[in-house]
Amino acid sequence: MSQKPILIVDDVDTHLTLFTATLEAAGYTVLSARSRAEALALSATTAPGIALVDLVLPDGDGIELIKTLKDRDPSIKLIAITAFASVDRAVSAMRNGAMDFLVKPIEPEHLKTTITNTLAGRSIGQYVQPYPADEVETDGLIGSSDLMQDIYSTIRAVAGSAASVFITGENGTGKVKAAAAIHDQSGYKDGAFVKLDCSTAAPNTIEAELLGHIAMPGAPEKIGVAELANGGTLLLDEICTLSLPMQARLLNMLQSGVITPIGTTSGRPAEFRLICTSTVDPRTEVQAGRFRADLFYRLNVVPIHLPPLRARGLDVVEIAETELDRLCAREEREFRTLSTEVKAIFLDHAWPGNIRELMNVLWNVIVLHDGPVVNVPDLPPYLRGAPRVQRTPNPGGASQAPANPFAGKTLAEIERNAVEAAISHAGGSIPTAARALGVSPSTLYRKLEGWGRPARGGRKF
Ligand SMILES: Nc1ncnc2c1ncn2[C@@H]1O[C@H](COP(=O)(O)OP(=O)(O)OP(=O)(O)O)[C@@H](O)[C@H]1O
Repeated sequence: MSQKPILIVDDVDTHLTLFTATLEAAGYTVLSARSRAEALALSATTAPGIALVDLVLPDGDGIELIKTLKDRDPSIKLIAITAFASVDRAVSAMRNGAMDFLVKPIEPEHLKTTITNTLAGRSIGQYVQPYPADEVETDGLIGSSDLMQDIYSTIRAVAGSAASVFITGENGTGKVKAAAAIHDQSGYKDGAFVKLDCSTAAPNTIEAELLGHIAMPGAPEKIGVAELANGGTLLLDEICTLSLPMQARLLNMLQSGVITPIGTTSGRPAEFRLICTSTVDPRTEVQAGRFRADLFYRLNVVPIHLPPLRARGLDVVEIAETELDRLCAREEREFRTLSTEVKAIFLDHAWPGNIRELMNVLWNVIVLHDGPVVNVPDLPPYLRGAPRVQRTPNPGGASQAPANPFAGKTLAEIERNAVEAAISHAGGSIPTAARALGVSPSTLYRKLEGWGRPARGGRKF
């Protein structure tokens, strides 16, 4: 339970009375304000932990108030209150610092659940993640390699159209960042950029997450991400993890051009650009019968494949140096550059986690060490400790043959060890492991099945 009071800002007396009574009965201390001015004065003296802000106030804009309260106290948790007709404003409120929003009329139970979730740090952002403004520019995609120049051209070309885009690539290659760049350069940029992670949304709620539902006993009306994205971009992240029945529903929505929330037959026009991402190869999923071919061809109007970091040449150093500057500015640290040895290690490393792995390494370095140069001992042990090929004779002159790692093993055991090591190195991704081993994913699936290991859906295991 919050130690700090909850501030409710709404100019309608009946709302204030109902919300205050509900929350006080649940044990919270509640303050109320009927205007922007009153809210600013109260928050200056009482430091509320949560503020519920109606977006329409008699003396100003609720979004402005949300922004001001967040600027004044970054720890405050904000919830926007809105009428159904202004869902786009709720999304805008979330971009300005709100964690969640409530649509009127608000059921007391729903109000209490939202407060509990907000205090626990759970927000609608678990499913709906408006992208921070500074992350959505193509400029934010660093890397001058030829491979990336081609990607930038495709992004620019597709941004000017309404075509669906299917972005593939290993984990951490920047699929979501590329999607955000397309949104930011497109005619949809004034609408919301809304992401639904199909791999983490619960199977029994994903349809409601996508399409929404009408008010039902015990559950207030829910607005689906498809509707939140209207006028903007809907990103379906890891779409290949959708079940076949959900694929059918999505196809139905795309074919009809209508979003029909659960519990009603009347729909609303769907007006958004759709971008999908997948870490696994969608064509393999289609061939295996796990992904509908008709849906795939509808989504795959413009395919973009993001190459792994290890294939981007000097991009790894360019990204590392740029990110080092950015992280140091943010964390007030003093690193200026990477030593030559560190650059060599970065160029040599396979980066199975791609740019996300690189970011984690830099983060680790700047938090634990002091600058101005990143040296080999500053790197995490798995990077600096990797046994390097000895290129010069050792000083003692004695030959030190490395221990034979294959001693005593059959060819079949060696093969199995190599496959398992590659899958583990690829973070569980079979297509990535297959690429590293130079075989097709179906070869790996067959081998795994032969060894009695689950290879469900080509997904991580
Ligand atoms: N070209 C790039 N330049 C700079 N930063 C990048 C680039 N590409 C990605 N990033 C950063 O790398 C991280 C991972 O990117 P992102 O989440 O877009 O990858 P992803 O492919 O969607 O990952 P996953 O499949 O694991 O969800 C993010 O912090 C992102 O900002």
